[in-house]
Amino acid sequence: MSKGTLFDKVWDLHTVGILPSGQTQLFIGLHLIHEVTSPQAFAMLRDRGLKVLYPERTVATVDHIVPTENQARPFADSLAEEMMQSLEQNCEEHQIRFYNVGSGSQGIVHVIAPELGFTQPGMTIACGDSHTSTHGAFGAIAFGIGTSQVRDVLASQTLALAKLKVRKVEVNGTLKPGVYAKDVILHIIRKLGVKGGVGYAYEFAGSTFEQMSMEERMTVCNMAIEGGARCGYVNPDEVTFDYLKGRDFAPKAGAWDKAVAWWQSLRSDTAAEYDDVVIFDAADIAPTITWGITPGQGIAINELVPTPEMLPADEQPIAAEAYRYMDLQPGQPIQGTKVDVCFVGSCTNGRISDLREAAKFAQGRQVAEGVKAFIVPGSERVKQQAESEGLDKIFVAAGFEWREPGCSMCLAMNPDKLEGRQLSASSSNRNFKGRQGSASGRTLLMSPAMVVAAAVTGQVSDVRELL
Ligand SMILES: CC(C)[C@H](C(=O)O)[C@@H](O)C(=O)O
Ligand code: SF4
Repeated sequence: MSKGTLFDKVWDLHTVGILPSGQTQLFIGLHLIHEVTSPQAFAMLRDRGLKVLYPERTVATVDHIVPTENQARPFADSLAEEMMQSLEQNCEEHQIRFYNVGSGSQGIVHVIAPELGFTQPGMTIACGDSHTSTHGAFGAIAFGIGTSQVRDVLASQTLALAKLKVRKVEVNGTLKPGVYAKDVILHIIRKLGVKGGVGYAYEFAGSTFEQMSMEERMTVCNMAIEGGARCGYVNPDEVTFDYLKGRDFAPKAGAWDKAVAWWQSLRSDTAAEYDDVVIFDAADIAPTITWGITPGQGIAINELVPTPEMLPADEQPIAAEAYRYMDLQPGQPIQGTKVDVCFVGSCTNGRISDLREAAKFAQGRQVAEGVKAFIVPGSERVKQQAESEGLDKIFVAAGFEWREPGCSMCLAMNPDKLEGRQLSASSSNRNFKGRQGSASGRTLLMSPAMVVAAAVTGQVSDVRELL
């Protein structure tokens, strides 16, 4: 049993009681909601005549269904319009703060909460969305929950949860040029497996994470869930405090110093005990790309698609399925594979630093003939910031489309979809079959820089050759 970790401290501080089931009733400091998983939760509340207990601890935005081109209302897709109206009405009725399209702060829920300063160290955060683990980058304990749990949090501001084990995932050293936070997490998931984290919270520790910006830490924590972990976090430090200072909802004036002292006290103790520790070396991490149908099927860009013999027996069936679906041969290089669509965006890699990095590689180059490439900022604020730096112009001059904020082709619950067997180079977090909107569409996950490298060469390429 872990002891003295940030996870233990935050968990204990938010424990309301132990339920007859043995689960902990955990207080949730911040509840984030979006249009997909909240309508039924509100309906269940209404059926029971319940109210939202703490509307001031609930924050809403719309992201999944928002079109990134024509945002005129009513939306062309009537189901999307219905979800939108339902969220609008629920927020109005329950007096919930709602960042709607055009508010200036709308965007993907995991992008806007940090940028507005809602996400803070030591909090418990829940959202009806699996990538809620993102917020752990701040030293918060953040869970993705299902719709019935969204109802529970709306009604009681608490959740019934079993305590997790804590695994310290340590990475030390400086990343080589062309290697990004995305590569670090793809490497970790490749090594520990997509189910490796089941039952665990992942504490990301070591000098590699200490050197990362908050946005890089968010990229890593975002995909903790893809490695099976229920949540992932980084201990808060000066980088965290610098990021938060001055944000709209960060503590102000005298409250700030108090908050920082408090946040510092929550860091894992040097003598903390973990249920497990794994250690990686940053020098071993290359630009990494998935070749298959799970985020764990990753290889370094210059490696070959693994042959069945190279894989553990329990990974061979899913590999066989992946060769077929992806139309890739065991032992073939991934580099040089032709791509059809290139997408930079999502809650993994749709922040301003991602767009800046993507623009560096797009500058002075051209999207290859026959490739559709587009850039989707993670929020209205990211979009505005990018435009004030002229990044949009760099992208457009290079032949990329510049879109409005939303989840876009990350999961294609909106008009941005692959067609047929198209192969997509994507900065998002899931490469499941049919994920990007076409039942037979194919996805390769990679860093934004690698997506741009694919866009300008028309094929899977090693970004280090463009440095
Ligand atoms: C629609 C939503 C419930 C879903 C999630 O839980 O993560 C989505 O955001 C995703 O990335 O697949
Ligand atoms: S960007 Fe993708 S992963 Fe993130 S919340 Fe939207 S659909 Fe889910």
